[in-house]
Amino acid sequence: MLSYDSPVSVNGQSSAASTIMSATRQNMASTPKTVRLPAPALSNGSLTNGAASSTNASLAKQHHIWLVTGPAGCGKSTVAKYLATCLHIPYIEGDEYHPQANIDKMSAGIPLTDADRWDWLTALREASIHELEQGHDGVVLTCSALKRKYRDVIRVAPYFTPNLHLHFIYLDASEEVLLQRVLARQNHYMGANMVHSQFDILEPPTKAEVDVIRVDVSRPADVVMAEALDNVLKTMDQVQGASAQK
Ligand SMILES: Nc1ncnc2c1ncn2[C@@H]1O[C@H](COP(=O)(O)OP(=O)(O)OP(=O)(O)O)[C@@H](O)[C@H]1O
Ligand SMILES: O=C(O)[C@H](O)[C@@H](O)[C@H](O)[C@H](O)CO
Repeated sequence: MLSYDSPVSVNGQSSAASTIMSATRQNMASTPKTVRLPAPALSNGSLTNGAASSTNASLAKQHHIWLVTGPAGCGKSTVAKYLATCLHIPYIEGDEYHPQANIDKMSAGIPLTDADRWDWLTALREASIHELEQGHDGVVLTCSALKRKYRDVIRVAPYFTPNLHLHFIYLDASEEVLLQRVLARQNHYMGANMVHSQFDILEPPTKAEVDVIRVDVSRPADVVMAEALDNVLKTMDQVQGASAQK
């Protein structure tokens, strides 16, 4: 089991990511697992600005929101559950935060509008912060976040919390691929007739959005999950390294 909080080294290696990634590659994502990450030497665990002294602020525990994003059927729930299990952090299913009116609309084959989505996006941002305030160091969130301005709503989260980092994991595949996956899926309110409407408004993240990790999800699920986890662990190492240098 891997936990952010347990300072147990594995194989004597210094980097959490390299250790976990090598273990993960051996298992190649066939079974969700939890992994153990070394804790920082000192941590205040605080999400607030003023709590850390200038001396230990640079060594403060880093917190992460991993937002798994992309159009209907791209594999958000599949990847998010895997990451949450491996990292031993909570998982928020964005679809569960839609008001009934939104679900009714989508079930009837009517795409949501910007106005339908604002409160939902804000609720997801607040729910993520709430999980971190409960003492978790990270949280995985699913949210289609199809447009840049939707992603920007979530980007407000770290504004006043310097040790909070938001990362998007954009699951990238063609409309044809996702149509096949949604067609094959049973008992979901989002019908295949809705896939085109998602691509109609999709604004794939640009290079300027440097907080985005892109994963090609046209490949099998086990490959996709392993690559997503690799990227997450590398990113955590980078963030920890950068904070230690401050
Ligand atoms: N890489 C993959 N290859 C093949 N099938 C996949 C892959 N990833 C997910 N699937 C399957 O595709 C379907 C959609 O996956 P999933 O529900 O995780 O997507 P989602 O983005 O959460 O969908 P939605 O936004 O509609 O809730 C599921 O049946 C899932 O098992
Ligand atoms: O913004 C949206 O239009 C919605 O979030 C949709 O993306 C669905 O909820 C999801 O894909 C479930 O199929």
